[in-house]
Amino acid sequence: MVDFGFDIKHLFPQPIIRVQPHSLRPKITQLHHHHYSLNVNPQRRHLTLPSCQLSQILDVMGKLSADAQGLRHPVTTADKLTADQVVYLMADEAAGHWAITGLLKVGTKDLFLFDQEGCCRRANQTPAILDFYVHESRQRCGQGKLLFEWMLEQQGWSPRKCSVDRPSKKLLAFMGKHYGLVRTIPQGNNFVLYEGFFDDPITKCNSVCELQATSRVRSQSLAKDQTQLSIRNGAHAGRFRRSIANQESELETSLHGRRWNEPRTHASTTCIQGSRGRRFEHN
Ligand SMILES: CC(=O)SCCNC(=O)CCNC(=O)[C@H](O)C(C)(C)COP(=O)(O)OP(=O)(O)OC[C@H]1O[C@@H](n2cnc3c(N)ncnc32)[C@H](O)[C@@H]1OP(=O)(O)O
Repeated sequence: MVDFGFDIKHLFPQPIIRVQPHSLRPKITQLHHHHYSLNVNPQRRHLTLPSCQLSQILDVMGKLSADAQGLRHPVTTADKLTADQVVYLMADEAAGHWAITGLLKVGTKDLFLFDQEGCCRRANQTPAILDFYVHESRQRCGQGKLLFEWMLEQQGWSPRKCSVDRPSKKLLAFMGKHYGLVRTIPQGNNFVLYEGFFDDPITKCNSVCELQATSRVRSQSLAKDQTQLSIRNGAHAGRFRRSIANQESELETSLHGRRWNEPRTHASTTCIQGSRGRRFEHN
């Protein structure tokens, strides 16, 4: 368990709390008012603000999580928490006083993901598990499951629909044990997806595979027309060749536009053929 130099009990009306960026950064006026209204050591004044205390807890827990995973830089810090991310903090008083026992940071990501057929799909607002840590003294006691279940309930997510950012061996084992999630869908980025991720009915859309097949058929039929016409009238063959080239180029442009310029909507999922190993995530 992790102790801090201040009492954390007032931060935890229940054992797990949800922390969002707006509860971390105190407004300047709030800080100013606080400094003048409290008769405490100026060095420690800011630590009496709940938002500052939460920030400190996040920084310390983020660092411990990074150490546990062998990462050079913490994934979680108060400063790095963005509007589409949430941190769940868990605490208890098993040691006779309230102490922090775990952290779980989640968020949504717009990702390009490979489905089971190897077709690349654009998946907006994908639930993502970003950082998960239970203090060493409390691991393998069901604390992680408790925290994860709470998060799923609050977020309205199901485990199968979560992408996991660079899971550790322990987290892979955790997902297997508690949710039977073992079989993964290979991705070209750091995220792990489990089979079943694409199972729900998703917005039907033209995949790029289909569009490119259409392009090929159109090219073949244009080429056929061209051959017939060049036999009939050799003088017009050049013009037709240029026409084919123009149409192919238009189709390519429209494909390119679909790849990178589509509006970011919840339901839209676009299937794009991409080379494996290439990272498609965009922020
Ligand atoms: C996206 C990411 O955040 S990746 C990084 C994940 N975090 C880490 O690896 C940091 C260190 N590990 C931890 O903090 C914890 O082990 C967590 C968060 C992964 C799991 O929390 P716990 O409280 O241990 O989970 P809980 O008790 O509910 O479940 C235990 C199961 O998790 C897995 N697990 C936990 N610890 C280990 C371990 N040392 N070795 C192998 N599997 C482990 C096992 O499946 C275990 O079941 P078992 O004991 O029957 O083998």
